[in-house]
Amino acid sequence: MDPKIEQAIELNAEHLRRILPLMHQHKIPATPENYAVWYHYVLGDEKALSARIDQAIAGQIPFSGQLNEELFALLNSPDQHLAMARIGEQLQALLRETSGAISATGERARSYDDTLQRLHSDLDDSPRQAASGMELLQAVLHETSQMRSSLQRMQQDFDTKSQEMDQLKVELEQVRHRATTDPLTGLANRTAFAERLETLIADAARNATPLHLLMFDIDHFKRVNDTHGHVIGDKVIRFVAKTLKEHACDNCLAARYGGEEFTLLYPASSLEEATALAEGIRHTIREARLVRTGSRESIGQVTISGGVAGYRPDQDPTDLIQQADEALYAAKHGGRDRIMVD
Ligand SMILES: Nc1nc2c(ncn2[C@@H]2O[C@H](COP(=O)(O)OP(=O)(O)OP(=O)(O)O)[C@@H](O)[C@H]2O)c(=O)[nH]1
Repeated sequence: MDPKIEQAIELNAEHLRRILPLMHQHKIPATPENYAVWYHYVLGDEKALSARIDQAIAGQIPFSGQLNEELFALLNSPDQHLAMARIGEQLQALLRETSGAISATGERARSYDDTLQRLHSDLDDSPRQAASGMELLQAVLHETSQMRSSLQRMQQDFDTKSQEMDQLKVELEQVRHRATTDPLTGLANRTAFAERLETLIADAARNATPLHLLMFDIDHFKRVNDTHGHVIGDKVIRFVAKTLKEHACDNCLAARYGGEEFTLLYPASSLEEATALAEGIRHTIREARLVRTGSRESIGQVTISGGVAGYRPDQDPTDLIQQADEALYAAKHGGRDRIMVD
């Protein structure tokens, strides 16, 4: 089979294996909205949604149209989820059609095989009564040509579907990119950060490897906005983001956590390495001389404060974030423009 189709089937089967039985069990109509809801239930990345579904299942509350709508409204950004679900649905439809084509061709191949078997046993059983050599040849040729056109149709079908799937994959990638990227800075957004944090904590727990979380906040940022306006404020945010990106190692994840708050996940690092990285970022930012484009008027010195926290066994993501946040708070209260370690 075309490897692209094979890959798509695997990808889809992974989700379907878990989502569809659940939706079937709870008699959920297979609409894109419901598909999106149960997709996130299976992923477990929407806490409020999961809690509401678990509550309904425990209380044996039927999943009425109203409840399904309520669940969909609990999704963080329904539009994007909907787009994703629609693409998923189209992908499924394609796969259904493709597997239909495969079984149709399979049937054809079986019938070809049966005919050959029959002709063969005719010859074996009663050679004299068997069809003449010419009739036999014609029958085999007929079956072969039928088989060939069937295979050609299937090939064309696969080619078309493969192109459609390529297009869907591109669209899915665009939706995924929008859903996980902060538009102002191009850094990972908070959702992407939360997902990676969960994965990295699971890795660190399983392999007993270190993981550090660095949290930064621009100092007196309100003043920058008040003095220079929000457009310049945005530029400063972008500058800090760029500095984070430039300092981050290949397996680090830099994210915009909130307005002027940033995080950096640094797996397999020692506390010294994590602290050195945080200090390097702080130093680069404080040393930069930011000016307004055009007038070249100075924006003044920009500084950041940072907190570094190391993962401790049995911590969950919230614990590690809180630990880094406390270190950041200590840095702010210690006078800003500094890194504190918790
Ligand atoms: N330009 C711009 N400003 C933002 C954005 N998001 C948040 N802010 C501003 O960031 C400022 C944050 O201010 P505060 O939380 O009071 O903190 P601060 O002035 O940085 O002071 P400290 O953190 O205590 O050093 C607020 O004025 C927000 O309006 C954004 O995307 N762009």
